[in-house]
Amino acid sequence: MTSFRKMHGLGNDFVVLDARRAALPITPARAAAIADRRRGIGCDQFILLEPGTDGADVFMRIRNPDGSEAGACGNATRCIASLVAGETGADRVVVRTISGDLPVERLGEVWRADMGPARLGWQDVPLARAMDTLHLPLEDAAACSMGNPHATVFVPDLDAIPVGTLGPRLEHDPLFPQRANIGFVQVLNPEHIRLTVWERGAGLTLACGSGACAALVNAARRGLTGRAATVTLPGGDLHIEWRADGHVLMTGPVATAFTGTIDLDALPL
Ligand SMILES: N[C@@H](CCC[C@H](N)C(=O)O)C(=O)O
Repeated sequence: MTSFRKMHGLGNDFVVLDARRAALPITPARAAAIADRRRGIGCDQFILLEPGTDGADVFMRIRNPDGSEAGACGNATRCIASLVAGETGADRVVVRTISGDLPVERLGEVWRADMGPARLGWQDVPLARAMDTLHLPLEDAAACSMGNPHATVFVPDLDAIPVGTLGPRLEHDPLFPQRANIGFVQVLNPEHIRLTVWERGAGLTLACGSGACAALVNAARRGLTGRAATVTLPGGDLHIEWRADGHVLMTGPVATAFTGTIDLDALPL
């Protein structure tokens, strides 16, 4: 049997398996089976911890419930930093992902992650062809990459948006060759926005950390907010700051829901 930990950031939930000391037989199909909310443990993202090397305390591999691999997960970044810090006693942890190294520090009860620079070029997102990422030729949307692809759709009233139908349609739009996470944003004032995210490979979630970073960056680029704001998601609030050097800082809570064991051999390969 293999131990797991169920964690979440604002209800964006993760099953975490630890392969730092010994490799685990995880395949995309097994990650998807674990993430299944009816037949598995259930989660928005499956997280596999691997050894950190050369300045990283841990390597975090991220999979969506459809088995696809993601380059970033803001809420999991804070959760994994807190998990590692709980083992070492450190207040600062470097979490490595396939997109880069993310330093995370404890600020009392919450954790602040440096999510790296927002990437604003159309090739960075990526988009299907050259264009201004601030004005996409669909809906009233802008795009950027936070290590994973995001489109931010600006709406006057978030409660009036059929996220469950519009989200998947935009996620699969040919404009996004790697699909995209679709954030719907209502600007309340220059320091406060509301956000609901239809996540690539996962669907509707209670919170998306990288999506909150992208939303603030795109809102600030449009002059709708300043470079720092509170982002209210269905699961709660994150504070996001787009620093002058282009890096995006995300501050929010972490939580462990429960721990348990799972028989990996019982899962499809
Ligand atoms: N929940 C995450 C984002 C997870 C990955 C995303 N679905 C993708 O495929 O890029 C977050 O908190 O950032």
